[in-house]
Amino acid sequence: MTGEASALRAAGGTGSEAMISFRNVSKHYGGGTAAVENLSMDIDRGAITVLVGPSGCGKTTSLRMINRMVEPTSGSILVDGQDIAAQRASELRRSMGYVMQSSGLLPHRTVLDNITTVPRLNGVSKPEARKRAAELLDVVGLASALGKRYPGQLSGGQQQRVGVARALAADPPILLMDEPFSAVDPVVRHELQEELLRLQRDLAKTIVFVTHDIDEATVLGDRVAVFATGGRLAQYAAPEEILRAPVDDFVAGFVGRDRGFRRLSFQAGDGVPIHPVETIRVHLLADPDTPVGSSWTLAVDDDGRPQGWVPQAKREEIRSGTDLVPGGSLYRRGDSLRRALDAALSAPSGLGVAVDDDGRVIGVVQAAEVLELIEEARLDRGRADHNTAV
Ligand SMILES: Nc1ncnc2c1ncn2[C@@H]1O[C@H](COP(=O)(O)OP(=O)(O)OP(=O)(O)O)[C@@H](O)[C@H]1O
Repeated sequence: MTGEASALRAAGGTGSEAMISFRNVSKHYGGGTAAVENLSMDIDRGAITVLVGPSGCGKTTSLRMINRMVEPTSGSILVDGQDIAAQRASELRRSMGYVMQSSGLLPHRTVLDNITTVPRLNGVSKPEARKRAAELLDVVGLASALGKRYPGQLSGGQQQRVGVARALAADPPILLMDEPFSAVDPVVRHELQEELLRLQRDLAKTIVFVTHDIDEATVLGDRVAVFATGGRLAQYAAPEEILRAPVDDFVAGFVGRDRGFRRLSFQAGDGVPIHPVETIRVHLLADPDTPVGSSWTLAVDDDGRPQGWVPQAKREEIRSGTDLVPGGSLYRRGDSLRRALDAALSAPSGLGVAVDDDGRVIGVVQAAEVLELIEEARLDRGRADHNTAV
């Protein structure tokens, strides 16, 4: 291994080109608070890197040192190979989108004007900037009519979407995101996370994302940096590795008790057997003579999409779609083992409904069979580790 490669390995880098490098960076505030302590890490180009850790461990300080909102006490930070200490802070900031928890939108400017602020500062003409802003509203999943509203006339989730659109407006290669989704409810938060992953598939920005939520970190991060109190980088690795092999008790405690279950998110569920299921069209429920299966029958709409369950024992009471027993989560072929298991465990019938890309029922999965696959994968890994060891 070359000296450079081993230094990269020590810094937690993958060996792919680093877009941002922290080199022995510390930040001490007055009174001796060590917000960040001797941080060395490489952040991959075009990937999502998540900084995660308990409150006060230096995540925000580290993020803000990248755009020089905070200056390090010692050490250096390189962006694209250049030491940022030698660059003008205002210019550096314009090359980086910044999204924060409280969207940070200017309250007296319309959504469109908020989004066009930075491009206008960069010299883009007003019509051009507005056209791009309207496109960006679409990109982040907002109706163009919202462009005329003021931030106070939007929901929290909508404001965060505008915050993302504004950060993307100047098409910066780097996006810094500081707990951008933590002020919205869990459902909207999940939607925003999915949106970000979708956006990133097209945009391939270098994203540095701060959160204190390990679940959010493992869902979003290509790589996750776990910080410990005192600004110490405790572990920097792919999320699957952090869940599988936390380096110490602190990381193990931080990732939480159900890490074994959460790690299933990284195991493909391709091999899960999908069995046929008895179905009944919802509109046929009204006819008491329509037969149903021996125990549980799945009600579907005319396109074959699941609507709920009919337990045989309650057939008499179920005459329309509104009487159905609600179903559990859905499993799409190719989803992770976690989704497959959750579909089975959350279904009242114990049968996890599997659907195709259009949401039409293709069959059901069973928890026992998912568990068998999990056990096989574990044994395979054990054998692979043994072979590597000998
Ligand atoms: N301007 C400041 N002056 C003095 N101390 C500060 C300042 N900013 C942050 N700190 C301290 O530095 C430490 C790290 O703060 P930082 O905001 O980076 O943590 P964090 O991990 O982002 O926390 P949180 O999740 O609560 O936002 C904390 O102890 C904090 O009190």
